[in-house]
Amino acid sequence: MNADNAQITSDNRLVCCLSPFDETEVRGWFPPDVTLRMVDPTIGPRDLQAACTGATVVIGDLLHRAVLDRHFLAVLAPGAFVQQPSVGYDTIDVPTASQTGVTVANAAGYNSDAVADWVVAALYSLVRGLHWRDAQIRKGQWPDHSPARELSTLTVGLLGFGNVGHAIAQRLTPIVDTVLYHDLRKAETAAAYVSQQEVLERSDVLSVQLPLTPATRGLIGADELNRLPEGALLINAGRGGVVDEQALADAVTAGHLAGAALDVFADEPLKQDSPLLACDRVLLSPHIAGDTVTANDRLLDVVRENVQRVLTGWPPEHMVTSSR
Ligand SMILES: NC(=O)c1ccc[n+]([C@@H]2O[C@H](COP(=O)([O-])OP(=O)(O)OC[C@H]3O[C@@H](n4cnc5c(N)ncnc54)[C@H](O)[C@@H]3O)[C@@H](O)[C@H]2O)c1
Ligand SMILES: O=C(O)[C@H](O)COP(=O)(O)O
Repeated sequence: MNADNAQITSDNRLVCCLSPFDETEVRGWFPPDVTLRMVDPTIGPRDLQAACTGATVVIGDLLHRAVLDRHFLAVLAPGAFVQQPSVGYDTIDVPTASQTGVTVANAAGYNSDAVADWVVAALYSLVRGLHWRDAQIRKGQWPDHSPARELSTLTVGLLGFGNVGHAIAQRLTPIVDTVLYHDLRKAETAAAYVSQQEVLERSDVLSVQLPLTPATRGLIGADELNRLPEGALLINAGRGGVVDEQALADAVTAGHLAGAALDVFADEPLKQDSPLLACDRVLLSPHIAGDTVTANDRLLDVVRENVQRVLTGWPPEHMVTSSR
């Protein structure tokens, strides 16, 4: 399907794009009778509502700066469609969208290979202490030579076994001793399904790739970190609110954890008073795990195809709620 043969079925043809996509490219996705409005997602809730009033289609903010709450959803055209150009959709009030007939879709799976690559890179760096040894040498120090564990001896636990969890398991199964996982759903896979408690108690390296939901917010706190084996490592490339950052900093400072790698934070950008900044064993990265050229190209394809589907009367793919 392309813009040339699109048949707009709705009377209202306003598409509001909150992402910093190239306007000329997005304009080219639609026939001329569709109005495209590029909207700055940082203008504040009231101005955002004013700019998107009557929109049939909203392309959300890939940088998660706009909160699409019930007030925002209320100004959209009846039966509107929101395409979130990311996997996570925790900035959208999905229950209200369901109740009010707004369809929401995400871009499931577009960046799972990219995130899994980042997790593997973080794991290698953590296991060999590359990040903190580099930092110490730059400060004129000569780091200690405490020996590392080889990857082939490690048990890696995956909390969250969706697209990203699967992609991590695919990469790690050939190179570590054991891959365990816990998820709401059991999958057909070589990795071993265990309870959340068992993942915590057995993981030399715990990798968390969960969505932020009421059930996962704060899921990994002091108690859960204490259940990890002495000297364990933690990786989080899912959502910041899932891991309690103060509890993590405390566990690393106390030496119970040997280190951690975080790509996501409860508040982004990370605040200068974050306790994590004082922990040199914690590798910090600015929410770039999924950000590769390949994933970004795939994302534009997913968004274009889905919005074109909706404007031509087809149901979208990757629906997270449905009004139809
Ligand atoms: N850092 C990044 O750049 C980046 C990129 C992509 C995704 N993410 C985040 O990572 C999350 C996971 O990505 P994905 O592509 O694997 O998503 P996904 O939807 O394919 O998988 C999520 C998995 O989490 C499971 N789950 C949900 N709640 C759970 C709970 N309470 N306990 C156990 N399992 C639970 C689901 O059953 C599902 O299998 C996304 O929601 C997103 O927020 C971050
Ligand atoms: O940088 C990106 O591609 C997005 O912020 C990733 O969003 P996600 O974590 O929700 O996929």
